[in-house]
Amino acid sequence: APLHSLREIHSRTYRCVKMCIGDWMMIKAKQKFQKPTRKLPIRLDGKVLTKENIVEPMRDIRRALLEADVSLPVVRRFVQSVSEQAVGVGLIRGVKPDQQLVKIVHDELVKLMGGEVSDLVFAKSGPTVILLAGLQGVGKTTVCAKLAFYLKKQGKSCMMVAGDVYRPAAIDQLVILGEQVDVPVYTAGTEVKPSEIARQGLAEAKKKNVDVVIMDTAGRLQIDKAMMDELKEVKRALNPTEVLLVVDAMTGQEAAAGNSFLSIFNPWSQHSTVEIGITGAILTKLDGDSRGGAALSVKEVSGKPIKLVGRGERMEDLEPFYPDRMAGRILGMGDVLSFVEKAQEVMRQEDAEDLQKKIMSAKFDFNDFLKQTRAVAQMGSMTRVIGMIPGMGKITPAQIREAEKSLKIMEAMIEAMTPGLFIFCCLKEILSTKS
Ligand SMILES: Nc1nc2c(ncn2[C@@H]2O[C@H](COP(=O)(O)OP(=O)(O)OP(=O)(O)O)[C@@H](O)[C@H]2O)c(=O)[nH]1
Repeated sequence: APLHSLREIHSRTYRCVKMCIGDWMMIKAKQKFQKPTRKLPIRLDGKVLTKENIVEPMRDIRRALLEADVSLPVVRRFVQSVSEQAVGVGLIRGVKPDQQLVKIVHDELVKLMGGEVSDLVFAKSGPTVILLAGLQGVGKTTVCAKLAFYLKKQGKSCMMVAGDVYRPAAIDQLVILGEQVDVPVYTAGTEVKPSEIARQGLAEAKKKNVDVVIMDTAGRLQIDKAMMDELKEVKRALNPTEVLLVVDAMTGQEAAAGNSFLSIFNPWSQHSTVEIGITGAILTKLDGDSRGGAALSVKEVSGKPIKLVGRGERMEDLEPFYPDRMAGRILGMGDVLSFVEKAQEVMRQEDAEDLQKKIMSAKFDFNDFLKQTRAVAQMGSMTRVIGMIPGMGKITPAQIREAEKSLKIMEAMIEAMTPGLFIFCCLKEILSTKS
C-alpha cells in the first residue's frame, strides 16, 4: 500500500484508539481513586503473624472472651482454631501484631455467629407457627408478646397461645401483655395438656385467618425428660415453622454447660439424643451488664442462628441480631478494631493513588499502545469494550466495524515496523498535520 494511505489509516486509528483507551483508563483510575475497591490488595509490612508473636495478644483475647461470659470450652476451641488460622497472615503496614490479631478474631467471631442477619422464616401457606422454648425465667413470656408486637409492626396479624400450665401467673402475664400490644391470646386454663392447648389454639388461629401464631411454653429450672417429651408433643401438634430457643444473655458461662437447655445440642450431653429441632434462638436481657458471650456459645454449641435479641423489658425492645455488632461487644476492643479498619482503608487508598500516578506518568509509546490494544481485545469484542465506556453510546456499529478493521491493520503495521521506520512515520504524520 502507498505510504500516504497507510499513514492516514495509522494516524486516524491511533488518535481514535488512544483517545478511547486514554479516556477509559482515566475514568477507571478516577473511580478507583474516589472509591477504593475491596479488590485492591492491602499493602503488607513484609512481616507475618507467627506462633510466637500471637501468644501474648491471644492471651488478652482469651481473657476478653471469658470476661464477656463466653463459656470456657467454647473459648478454648475458638482460640485454638483462630491461632492456627492467624499464623502466616501478613501484617498490614503500620499495624501491630496484636492489633491485627484483634481484627482477625473479630472477623472470625462475626463469621461464627452467622455473618449476616438471619431472618425469621414464614410459612408459604396457612399460619406461620412459632414455638418458644427455654428455661424458667429467661424471658419467654415477655418475648412472646414482644415478638407479636414486632411482627404486628411488620403488618402481620398475630395470636399468642398460653401454654405454660405450670405457672398460672404466666397465663395472666401473657393476657395482660396481649392487651398491652393489642394482640389476642388463646388460653385454656391450667387443667388442659399443653399439646391440647396448642391444637385448640392453632385451630382458633386458622378460623380467624391469623398470619402468625406464637406459642409460649413452660420453663423448668433445668431440662428433664418430662419437659422434653412435653415439648415434642407440642411440636407434633403444631408442626411449627420456627422453634426458637429463648436464652438469657446473662447466663453465658452456663449456656453450654451440662444442665442447660443448650446442652441438648451438645454431643457430650446426656440429652444429646433428644431432638426437638430448634431452628434458631432469641437472646434476652442484652441490656444488662453482660457483654453477650452467650451469643457465641449458642451458635457454637447449637449451630443454629440467633435471630432476635431482647434489649429491655418494654414491648418495643426486640430487634434483629447483628453478628458484627455482637462481635464488637463481646471483644470490647472497639478502638483497636476501628484503627485497623482505618489502616486498611489508608493502605487501599495509597494503592489506588499509586495506580493513578503510574497511569498519569506512563510514557505511552507504540509498544504500550500495542500492549493496551491487545489487553483491550482480550476483554471481548470492540462493541462490548466500547459499551463499557461512558458516553460512547452514539458510536454506530458500522463505525465500530471500521475501527476493528483499522486496529488489525495497525497491529500488523507496528509489528512489521523497524524503530527507524516507526520514527519516520511519526515525523511524517507530525509534519503533515502542521502543514
Ligand atoms: N432487662 C430485661 N429484662 C427482661 C428482658 N426480657 C425479659 N425480662 C424480664 O425477665 C423476667 C422474666 O421474664 P418472663 O417473661 O416472665 O420469663 P419466662 O421465661 O416466661 O419465665 P417462666 O414463665 O418462669 O419460664 C421478667 O421480669 C421480665 O420483665 C430483657 O430483654 N431485658
